[in-house]
Order: sequence, then structure tokens, then C-alpha cells
Amino acid sequence: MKGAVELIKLSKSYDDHVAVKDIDLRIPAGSYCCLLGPSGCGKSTTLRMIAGHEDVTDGDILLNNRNVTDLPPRKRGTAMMFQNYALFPHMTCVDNVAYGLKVSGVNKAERHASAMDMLSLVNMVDHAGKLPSQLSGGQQQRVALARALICKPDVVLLDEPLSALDPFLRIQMRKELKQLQKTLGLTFIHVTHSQEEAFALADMAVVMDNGIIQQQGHPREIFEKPNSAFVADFIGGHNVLSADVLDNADIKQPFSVRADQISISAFHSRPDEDTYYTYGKIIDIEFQAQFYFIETLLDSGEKVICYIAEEKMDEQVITPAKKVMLSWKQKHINLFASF
Ligand SMILES: Nc1ncnc2c1ncn2[C@@H]1O[C@H](COP(=O)(O)OP(=O)(O)OP(=O)(O)O)[C@@H](O)[C@H]1O
Repeated sequence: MKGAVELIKLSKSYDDHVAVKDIDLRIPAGSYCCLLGPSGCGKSTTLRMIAGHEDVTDGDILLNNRNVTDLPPRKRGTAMMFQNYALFPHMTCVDNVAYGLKVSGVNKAERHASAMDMLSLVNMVDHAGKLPSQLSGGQQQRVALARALICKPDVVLLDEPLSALDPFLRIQMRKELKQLQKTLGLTFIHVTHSQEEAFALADMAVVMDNGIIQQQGHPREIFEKPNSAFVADFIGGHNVLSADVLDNADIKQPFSVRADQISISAFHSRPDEDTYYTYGKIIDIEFQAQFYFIETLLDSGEKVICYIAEEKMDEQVITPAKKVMLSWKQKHINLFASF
């Protein structure tokens, strides 16, 4: 299978600002890889370097084991789909899609036929003669995708492809992207700041911060074992706590515990043998349909969020301003690799 990407000690500086620092990453062919992280973490710069739209300050980019670091974008085997789709407003859908073949010198009949094939792949044949302004956001995205695919890339690069869509369409288009990637068997590298989007799509998620890779792996691995306080905070659903908040444990470093693995019981309850516990005051209760979102404040001043399933919601105990015991199994403590 084609489409393996390798970044070796890749760096990018703008004057004296280092945007990407010495990153190493191997993306196996046929993966759906999401680069994830807060604004300014270096994810788009990394994508643009892979595409060849940004010079590399240091390091190498390998595509199918071929060093493409100094090749122009068209010679790499990559295709980029931009955040705003960058469709030509005065061209019909079919001409937008055929554009890449036109600049490569392919004759009109041939490029038209290929463009129609690509439009068929994204279910847009019926809209072939329309201008981009006559299409919805989701339809424009499909055309942009067809345009990226027409040059038969091994790797498709997508910069925040879903961010312009409303939440409902975003979920629908996310499914279509994943389906298309699976059907075509290509490598997709997708930049997003949304943990939810990355986790829904990726076989491989790469969490970046401050120009470096903080953690990479399958979303499930990252969710189960965030390796730092930054990752635990960023992906959400975790509490990062200091070593001394537990009443019955001798833990020497900060740790995280998932919000859905915490139980709330009455202040004077007897904890089970294999649990750690602490005490806090309920400061907020929110109904979230499948569960309750409970916010508590520990004496240390740290806040702990808990997701309590509806059937475990004891309203005698979980009441605003009430002091409660928070407990979780010892095995649910996640100690960070770095802190
Ligand atoms: N052309 C540029 N000139 C100078 N600095 C830049 C340039 N492009 C990006 N940067 C800086 O490099 C850092 C990384 O930017 P990058 O666009 O890769 O971040 P990002 O994680 O994609 O953020 P966002 O989600 O906001 O797009 C930021 O601090 C940014 O200000």
C-alpha cells in the first residue's frame, strides 16, 4: 500500500519564532491520521510542510520512503484540501475539479471524464454544472475533495476541513470523509483543534502543543492513558489532580482520573478496600441527558468534575453545597509519564 509518511527531526522557524520543533512521526500507509492541538501549536505548519507549501527549516519528509523535502507540491504525491475549500468562484464544479489536470496539460475530453468520475465518487454528479456559490457548505466540501483526489494522490492533506460547517453537517461529512478514506485506501492527514472530531475519525491521533508532539497513538490509548497533564486537560473528560488530594494514598506526583470513573457518596461513607477517596463540596449540577455533570470543589481548591449516570444519581447525596466523598478504584489512577 502506498502513502507512508515519515517526518524526521522536522523543524520550522519564522525568524526567531520556532513553530515546529524537531518532530519525529511515522504515519503508516492507509491511515487516517489527525493532527490535534490548541491554536498555534504548529499543526497547520506541519501539514503545510508535508504539502510543500512551506519550506522546511530543518529535517526531512519522506513519502513512500522517498525524500520529498525539497520537491514542489505537485511532485510529492500529496493533495491538499483547504479550510475554506478555495474553489474558483467563476468556474463550474466540473471545471474546478478538472483544474489540476488542465495545468498538467491533459486534454479537455479526458480531464472532463476524470472530473465526472471524481464528482461521482463524492455524489455530486448532479451538480457538475453549478457554480460554487450555488452549493451548500457540505456540497462545496465534496467538490473540494473531488478536486484534491483527481491527481491520484497517495496522501490527502486536510486543513480543518469541517470547521465551516454547522454541527449537524459536520458530523455527517465526518462520516463521509472516513468512508471515502477507507474505500480509497489512501492516507489522510487531517488537522483539527477538536478532540471529538479527531477521536471519531483517527486510527492515529497526534496531540501537539508548543511545536512538539505531546502524544501519539490510537485515540482509545490516548484517552485511556494521557501521558501528561496537558494531554489529559486537552482531550477533556479527565481531572488532573495534585499528589496530596487523596486521603488514603501515598502518591508522589500529579495524576489524572476520568470523570466517568468517579463515584459520589455521602460524606461519612466507608470507602471500599480498593478505592482511593477524597472529600469535596458540590458546586454545580447539570443535566446532560445521558448523565449528570457534577462539579465539586476540594479543600485544596482543586475542582473535580464527575459524570454520574442517571441511575446512580442519588439526589439525597448529590445536592448543591453538600459535602460528599469522591472515590475511584485504585486502578483508575493514571500517573503521567512526564510531569
Ligand atoms: N507565516 C508565518 N509567519 C510567522 N509566524 C507564523 C506563520 N505561520 C504560523 N506562524 C506561527 O507559528 C505557530 C504555529 O502556527 P500554526 O498555524 O502551525 O498553528 P496551528 O496549530 O495550526 O494553529 P491554528 O489552529 O490557530 O491554525 C504560531 O505561533 C503562529 O503564530
